[in-house]
Amino acid sequence: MEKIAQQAAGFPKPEGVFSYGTAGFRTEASLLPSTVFRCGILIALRALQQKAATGLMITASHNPEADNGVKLADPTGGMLSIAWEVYANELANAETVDALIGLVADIMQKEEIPEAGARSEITVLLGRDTRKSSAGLAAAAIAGIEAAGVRVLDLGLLTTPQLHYLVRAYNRVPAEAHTEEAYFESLASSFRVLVGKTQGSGAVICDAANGVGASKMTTLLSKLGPLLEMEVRNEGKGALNSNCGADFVQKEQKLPTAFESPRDDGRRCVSLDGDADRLVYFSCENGEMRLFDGDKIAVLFSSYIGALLKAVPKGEISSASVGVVQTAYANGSSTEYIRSTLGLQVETTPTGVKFLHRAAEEFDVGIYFEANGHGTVLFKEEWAQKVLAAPTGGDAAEGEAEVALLKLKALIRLINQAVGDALSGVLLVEAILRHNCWELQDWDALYTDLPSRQLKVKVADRAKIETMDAETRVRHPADLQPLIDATVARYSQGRAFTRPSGTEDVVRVYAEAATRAETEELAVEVARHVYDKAGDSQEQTTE
Ligand SMILES: CC(=O)N[C@H]1[C@@H](OP(=O)(O)O)O[C@H](CO)[C@@H](O)[C@@H]1O
Ligand SMILES: [Mg+2]
Repeated sequence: MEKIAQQAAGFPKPEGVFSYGTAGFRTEASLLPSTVFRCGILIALRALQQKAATGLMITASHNPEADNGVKLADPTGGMLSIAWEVYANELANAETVDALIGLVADIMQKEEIPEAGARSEITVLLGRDTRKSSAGLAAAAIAGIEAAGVRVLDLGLLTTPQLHYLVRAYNRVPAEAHTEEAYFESLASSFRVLVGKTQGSGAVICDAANGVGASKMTTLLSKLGPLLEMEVRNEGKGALNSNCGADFVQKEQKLPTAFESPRDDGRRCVSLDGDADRLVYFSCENGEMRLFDGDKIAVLFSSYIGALLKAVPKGEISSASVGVVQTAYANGSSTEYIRSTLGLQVETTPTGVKFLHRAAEEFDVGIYFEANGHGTVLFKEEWAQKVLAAPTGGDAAEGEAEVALLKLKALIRLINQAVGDALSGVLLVEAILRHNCWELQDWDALYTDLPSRQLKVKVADRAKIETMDAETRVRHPADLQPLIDATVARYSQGRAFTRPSGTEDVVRVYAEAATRAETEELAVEVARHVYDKAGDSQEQTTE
């Protein structure tokens, strides 16, 4: 405690309230040293309580360069347990050193963390992105972790999913290699198995958002050699996330900087976000952009895995329960395709990866994606072990069933099961397109998105709107949902919902319908109802 008190004096809390958002703290970098120091303490306490390694990542993902943030990883490699988010908020907002010490003591008592003991054997893995402010904030994190008496393994520059992957590997029993080298090796060797002797169809162009994904993708490519042809643009010379990156491409539906029509027309392109935990594919034809978002990626992964499961011999492996998890923002056509054509179960959860991840864990094979491109595939441990133990002819495997089994084994090693990972995601998309001998048009032809529209409504207090049924219906104000229902009923294939954002001070409205014109009209009508029932004197804005 003495050490914490001493160190804390060097990281005074600035004015203002810090809040743990959908994925940790994120704000202007100069405001963050105290928060990051305290997150260091917290994630060290979590490691002590769990008697296992945890992780801390310095990044603000797709936010502008001047921002920064911190993401926290549990021993499983997943995000910090929701129950501990309360502690994170409390620590970040303690106004004085005394208040901070009091809170730390409370947490230790509640979570039964002994004051003394073999602390130095417990480790926190630390990673950071390429922002100028990241190295300084990593130093603040180290001070916090060490003040709590826990060892730091500083891994330097990493993508967020690499850090989560390494935490998971560190804690596996028996322990798996937890070096960056081992991560690349696992991705590269499994990709090699998946593509086999198939031929690629031209180079893919990667928009690396001028972020940490650029150098990591380049390293990965060096391991793959001629196996994957890729040109990396926005590789770090320009401003991070500025008119580029997966968030920009998905939200603005515009070509990122360094991509041009007609020069790049018809090319297969992929965009990563600033910390490489999201990906979307896109292409440009005659000045019109085609987006392959998280929904399209989920459908591609689901159909491929479904086909592999059909190809393996009937038994415990083939009878895996397979489910796809989406949020209400998933395009209705994707949901319909997964249910009706692929015959898979679809679950809808509230927005936020932590909810999707938890729901996906219920299946032997759980595929989850947010429309914005964040997602992955989870394999239940017992099922994965059966696959890995199943005998095959190794490299000499022949016959459809054996090859399918080999590919399932490779999938388990290719896919980052801790969190969504753009690097592993790109490899899987490329492998599937190649396996199917598909161009982007073939992928696009699986189903046609319903036109959709998102609007933002600014109200005085967005917390006035409460939702239910995975955010698809409004509970409060009570007279709002009947109005939305009546409006939606007038539109063919209409669907609309509203919910307060967890990351911005707005209420979001989502609408889809059979035609573009109807969709626009439906979105505006619903936004008007929201404004009438929950808005105050403030203006309504749209995006
Ligand atoms: C509609 C939308 O894109 N919502 C995003 C956004 O959450 P909101 O709570 O909608 O602001 O940020 C989250 C964190 O990045 C992401 O998980 C989520 O998908
Ligand atoms: Mg991100």
